[in-house]
Amino acid sequence: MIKVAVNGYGTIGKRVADAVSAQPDMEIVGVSKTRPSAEAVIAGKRGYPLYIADISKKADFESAGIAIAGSVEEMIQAADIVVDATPGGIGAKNRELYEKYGKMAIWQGGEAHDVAGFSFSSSCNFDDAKGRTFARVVSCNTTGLCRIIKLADDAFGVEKVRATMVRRGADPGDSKRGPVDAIVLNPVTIPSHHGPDLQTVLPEIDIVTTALVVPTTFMHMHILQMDLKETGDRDKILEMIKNHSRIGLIKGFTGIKSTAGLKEYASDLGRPRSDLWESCVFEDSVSIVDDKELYLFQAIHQEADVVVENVDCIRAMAGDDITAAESIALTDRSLNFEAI
Ligand SMILES: NC(=O)C1=CN([C@@H]2O[C@H](COP(=O)(O)OP(=O)(O)OC[C@H]3O[C@@H](n4cnc5c(N)ncnc54)[C@H](O)[C@@H]3O)[C@@H](O)[C@H]2O)C=CC1
Ligand SMILES: O=C(OP(=O)(O)O)[C@H](O)COP(=O)(O)O
Repeated sequence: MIKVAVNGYGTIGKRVADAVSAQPDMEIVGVSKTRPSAEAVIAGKRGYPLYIADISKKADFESAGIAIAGSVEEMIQAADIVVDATPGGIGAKNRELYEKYGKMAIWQGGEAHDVAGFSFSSSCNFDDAKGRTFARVVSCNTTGLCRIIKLADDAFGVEKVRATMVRRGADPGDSKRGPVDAIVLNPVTIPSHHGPDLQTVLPEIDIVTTALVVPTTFMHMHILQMDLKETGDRDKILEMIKNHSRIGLIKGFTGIKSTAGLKEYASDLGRPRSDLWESCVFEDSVSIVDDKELYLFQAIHQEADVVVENVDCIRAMAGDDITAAESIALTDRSLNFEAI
C-alpha cells in the first residue's frame, strides 16, 4: 500500500483524500489543517488522522472536541508521498520539509513549475513521472487544455491553439471572493498563464491563451480554436472524445447548454460533491471550419478534474510499474467514474 499524506485539507485536499482512500493500492495516513473548522470535523468523521501545521494550536482543536494525531512533520514522516494542497505560494515553502525527511511530494497548479521542475498530466506524460521525487499537477484549466489538445494533436497534429478561459469567480464554499457584478479581465495582459503552463507539459504546442473571471462558482468554460496540421474530421474527433476516459461529451439532446445544467446533471448522477472529474465538451460546438480549424466549447469543474490526476501521479511516482492507461482505468474504476 502506498502511504499518502495530504498536506492542506481544503477544496482540493479533501477530494484527493477521498479519491486516494477509494484506491486499492493506497491509504491515507494523515491530513492537515491549520485551525479548527468544519473541514477538520469532516476529516475526523472520514477517519483520517488529523495533523496540524502549528502544534501550539493543539489546545484550540482539543477544546473544539477535534482529536489531533500530531504535527505536520510527524505526518510527513509517516508517509511515502505527500500531496501538498495548501494554498498557492504556501506549498513551495513546504518543500524543505519534504526534502528534510526524504519524501516524495506532489504540488498543485497554484505553485510555479519550478517548485518541482516537472509538471504532470495523466494523459500526456504519465511515464515521465516515474522515478521522480517531486512533481506538480497542473491547474484545473491547464489540465482541461492538456487533455483535449493532446487528443487533437494525436489525431491531426496541432499547428497552433488560441483559447479563452471564462473562469469562475470563487469556489462554491468561498464567500470572500468575487466578482459579484463584473466581468474581470484576469489578467488584462495577454497571454494568461495557462498557455505557458500548458507548455510545461506539452512544450511543442504553439498556444496563446486569454482569461477573464465572471460571477459564477461552478466550473470554468473554455472557448477553444485549434489550427490542425492535417484536414480535420469531426466524426473522428467525436469518436476519440467518446473513447477518452477523462473527456465527457455533452450531447445536444440533453438540453444542457450551461454550467448550471452540468451541475444538475452531476448531482442527479449521484457524483460525490457533484464532482465532474472529466472535461465536458459540448458535442454541438465541435466544428471544423475551412478544413483545418477546429472549434469547441468545454466546461471544466475546477474543484474536481485535478483530483484524479493527483491519484495517477501518486501511482506513477510511488507505485508498481504500470502504464498510464492501466492507472487511469484503476483510478476511475475505484471511484465508479465513467466519463459522461
Ligand atoms: N480550488 C480550485 O478550484 C483549484 C485549486 N488548485 C490549486 O490547489 C491548491 C489548493 O487550493 P484549494 O484547495 O482551493 O485551497 P483551499 O484554501 O481550499 O485549501 C487549502 C487548505 O490548506 C490549509 N493550509 C493552509 N496553510 C497550511 C499550512 N501551512 N500547512 C498545512 N495546511 C495549510 C488550509 O487550512 C486549507 O484547508 C492551490 O495551489 C490551488 O491553486 C488547483 C485546481 C483547482
Ligand atoms: O487552478 C485554477 O485556475 P487557473 O487554471 O485559472 O489558475 C483553479 O481554478 C484555482 O483558480 P484560482 O486561482 O482562481 O482560485
